[in-house]
Amino acid sequence: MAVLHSHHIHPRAMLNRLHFFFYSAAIIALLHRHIAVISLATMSSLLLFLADLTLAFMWLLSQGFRWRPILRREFPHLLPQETDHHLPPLDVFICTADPIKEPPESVVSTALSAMAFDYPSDRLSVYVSDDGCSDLTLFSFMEAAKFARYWLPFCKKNSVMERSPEAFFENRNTVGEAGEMKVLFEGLRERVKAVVKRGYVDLNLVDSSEEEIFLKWKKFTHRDHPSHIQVLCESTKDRDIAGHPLPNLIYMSREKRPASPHHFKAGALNALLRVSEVMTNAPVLLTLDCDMHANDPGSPQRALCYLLDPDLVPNLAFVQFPQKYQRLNADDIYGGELRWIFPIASRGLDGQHGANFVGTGCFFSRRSLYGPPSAATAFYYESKSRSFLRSESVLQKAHDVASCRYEHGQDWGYQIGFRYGSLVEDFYTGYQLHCEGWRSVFCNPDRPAFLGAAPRSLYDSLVQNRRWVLGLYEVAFSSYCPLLYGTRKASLIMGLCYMRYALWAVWCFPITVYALFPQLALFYDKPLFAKVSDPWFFLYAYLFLASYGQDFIEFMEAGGVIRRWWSDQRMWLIRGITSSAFGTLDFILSKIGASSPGFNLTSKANDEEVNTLYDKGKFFFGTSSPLFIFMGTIAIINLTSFILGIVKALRSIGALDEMFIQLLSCGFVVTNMVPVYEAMFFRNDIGRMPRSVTNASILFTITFFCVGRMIS
Ligand SMILES: O=c1ccn([C@@H]2O[C@H](COP(=O)(O)OP(=O)(O)O[C@H]3O[C@H](CO)[C@@H](O)[C@H](O)[C@H]3O)[C@@H](O)[C@H]2O)c(=O)[nH]1
Ligand SMILES: [Mn+2]
Repeated sequence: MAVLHSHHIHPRAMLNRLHFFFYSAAIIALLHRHIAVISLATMSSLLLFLADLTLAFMWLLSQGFRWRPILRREFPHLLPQETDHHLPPLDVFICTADPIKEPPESVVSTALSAMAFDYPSDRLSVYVSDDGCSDLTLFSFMEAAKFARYWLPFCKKNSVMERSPEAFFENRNTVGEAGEMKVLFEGLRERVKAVVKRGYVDLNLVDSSEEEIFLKWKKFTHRDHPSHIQVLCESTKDRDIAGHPLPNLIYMSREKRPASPHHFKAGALNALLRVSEVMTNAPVLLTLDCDMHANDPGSPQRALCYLLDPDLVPNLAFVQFPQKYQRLNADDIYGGELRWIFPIASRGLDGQHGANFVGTGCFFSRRSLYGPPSAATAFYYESKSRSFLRSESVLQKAHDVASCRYEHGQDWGYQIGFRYGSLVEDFYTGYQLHCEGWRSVFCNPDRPAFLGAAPRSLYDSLVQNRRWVLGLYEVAFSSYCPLLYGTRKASLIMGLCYMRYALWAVWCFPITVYALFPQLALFYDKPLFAKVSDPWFFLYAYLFLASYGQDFIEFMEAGGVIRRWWSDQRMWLIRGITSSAFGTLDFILSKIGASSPGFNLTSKANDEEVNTLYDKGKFFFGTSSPLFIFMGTIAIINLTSFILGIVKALRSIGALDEMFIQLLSCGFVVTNMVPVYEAMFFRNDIGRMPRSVTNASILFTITFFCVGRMIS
């Protein structure tokens, strides 16, 4: 077989290692100085010491990402051609959970983009899991199945690259055939939107043969219902308008009962895994979130460059594509592109045992989900695509494996399938696979293979982050703690890197300390750091600049732009004092049994006011959430201290010498918080900071300075 891929070590790996030695020396010097002056410690300087210790620990954990990053290329054109019947069957899994938060008219576009892959349709199946068990979603997919008959041949005939109809028709003038297609798609959207708006499916809208299905629905609630599976397209039977077979399209809503834990997305994926095993049993799987459509019809072939490589096959569990986002605003104000994860950290892991699984845009070898590589030979693969999916016996079996009962007393979610026990089931599953000895690959082609939507209001973004934080802690403090277990089972560096992710939110501690205590000390004229005239000052300068500098260079080298880097680092601070801090609290509360963690879906609904402000690059606060009060308080504290500090510095140059670092810390926070001040004091639109939050923040600031007098 031809060589289908190549890789090389990132040219900066050597520089990273050099930097590691210098920076380690500087950290040791800093900690040494802390210890030397500890006898003079005040509360503030003690906290700063602990903050620095945390930063040093996190820094150490993250060095694994920089040790051996690699860059890959693949050559899909060298794969055996489609007509050679060499391509393995592929099952695509798409998850959706709520027709209001995840509008079905977009979800169907995701499914259509996958159905339209340049892949032999007799070997392609798209499975949709609907955790909302919504007749609205089922209706939408029935509509999508009809539209697919036109859309798929249209894409193939015209070699369309964007095969999500929603993405294709957005901002595009369409004439001729494309225009006709648009009319059809708009019709679908209108019908779907109308049904969603009404909240139920009017039986006049469906064929008499379909009526029965929707009548059945009237007996369900979405939390308490049997499993429901509907074959909407079957490749052996259904054809598109050009006479070619359509890929399989299967709707599944697994059984839900209030008394059975359903394990959120991981539970849905496991049900899909079993249902697809009964129906088509493809050896290759693709997981997609409903908010992330395929943007390149050739990406399965790209993944197969690895999944078919005989050298990799024995240990290769998955090929992960980065999450990429469309419609970000110019500054990407909420740091939605997550450039540190994609590609920086992923490349770093790829140089070890492979990138972590991020839930969507990931091609799996099915057998990796059934046990460690050594046991996987026992996995029995038999393509079932020839049997009739709509036959009584197949459907009966499929409903059976999608029932709650089926998992009782089995290893699902623990030894096999997608893993339970963390709200970041993707992270946890990938981690466990790496610990079992599986490898993975990070595939990052120039044309994004998948494109999704990132949150468009600050609140949504922080709520999402808060869920991740909680899920990551669940892994960090599980019996599979990466530092203890991962370092032994996967490798030292893999374990450290996974730990770095799992303790993601620990930043909240040093960030909060640095955002409060130098400011407090500045307010009360207490110097905390070395003077500018002191040689130790250069140590601080080096530590700050080298760390920020390295982050900047990495960001830019990974294809970033300066203004987005600025937003990215700002969001790091904002998350530190909001979602990370509250996520930490959530975790503690869940541990003491005061709350039970749930999966808050990220809203994908299109709110016009939110969109308008987002497109203008304005932060959307809008809700009076406690998340914002802490941030608002920190913003005002810094502003107060900064103004006071400037006044003092103008009065005496000695004060400037002594307080320079503190003044700089305040100035840094203040510069970052400009949008917050704007939202508090200068804006009148709907996205402004609610007045109650501003008032509470002012009150907390006054309290802080009063109480702080005693501890500064
Ligand atoms: O009970 C549930 C909850 C969620 N989902 C689906 O899970 C996906 C991800 O949910 P979303 O609200 O979009 O969460 P995000 O935070 O945007 O998702 C990121 O984080 C998740 C883990 O928290 C990963 O599963 C995702 O792949 C990753 O993109 C969506 O398709 C949902 O429909 C379910 O199927 N069942
Ligand atoms: Mn999402």
